[in-house]
Amino acid sequence: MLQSRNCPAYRREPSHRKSPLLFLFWFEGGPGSGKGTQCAKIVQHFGFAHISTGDLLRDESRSGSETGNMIESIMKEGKMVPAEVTIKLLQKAMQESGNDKLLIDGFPRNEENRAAYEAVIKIEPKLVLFLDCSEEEMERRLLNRNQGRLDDNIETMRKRFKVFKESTLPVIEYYNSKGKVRKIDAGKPAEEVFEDIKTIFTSISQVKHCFCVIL
Ligand SMILES: Nc1ncnc2c1ncn2[C@@H]1O[C@H](COP(=O)(O)OP(=O)(O)OP(=O)(O)O)[C@@H](O)[C@H]1O
Ligand SMILES: Nc1ccn([C@@H]2O[C@H](COP(=O)(O)O)[C@@H](O)[C@H]2O)c(=O)n1
Ligand SMILES: [Mg+2]
Repeated sequence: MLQSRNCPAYRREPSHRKSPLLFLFWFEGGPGSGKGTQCAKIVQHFGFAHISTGDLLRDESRSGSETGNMIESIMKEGKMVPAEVTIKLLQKAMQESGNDKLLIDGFPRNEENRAAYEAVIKIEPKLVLFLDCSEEEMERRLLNRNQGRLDDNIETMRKRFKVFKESTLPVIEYYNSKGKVRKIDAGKPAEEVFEDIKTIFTSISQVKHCFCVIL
């Protein structure tokens, strides 16, 4: 039954994808909670493709286009880029990924993101992984990140924390009410956090041998 043409996942696929999606996971968590760090480990260990909406927006902002300049000034302010811009970049990256297991990092970050995703992409995530970390720890991590990001300064950081609490947490709560969220204690050392993630991923990947598709 695996990958049958009658599977709902085939019917809901974006038309340009080369392969049907088996697993679509979303990664949420406050700024500095360790989303990028853990996604890199999952890619290595479980062969997922990692799509970071923040990275897609940063790439676009470097293009020097009018949209790129607009993105840069919004990011500097720690605000959210309009969903119509982000969704286009995300849809393209998903279509081009060529992987049937996708990890989407930092999306949807607010209600507008979620509505755009449901209108345009329409593929339900199997799981939403929420990295839960205290603000003090996230602040400490961001101040030590040293990757030259425009938004790694105390003023922007505090604005991002506010956006996270006011706009992202309600979206996580929405998916929690649908039974999709797995909350992970992200305040521990990265290797320990990954051990908890491995437990979740291992139990999910065993399921694929029993069911057609889990989207
Ligand atoms: N569990 C951890 N313990 C200590 N430091 C960590 C941990 N996880 C990540 N870090 C460090 O914290 C910083 C932020 O991590 P990372 O970039 O993965 O966070 P993020 O959630 O992707 O943040 P953002 O939303 O800003 O992109 C990095 O310097 C990273 O090395
Ligand atoms: N869905 C999103 C994701 C990100 N942004 C903007 O990018 C900034 C950095 O995002 P990270 O995921 O790398 O933390 C974020 O503060 C937003 O300005 C967005 O608008 N929409
Ligand atoms: Mg990140």
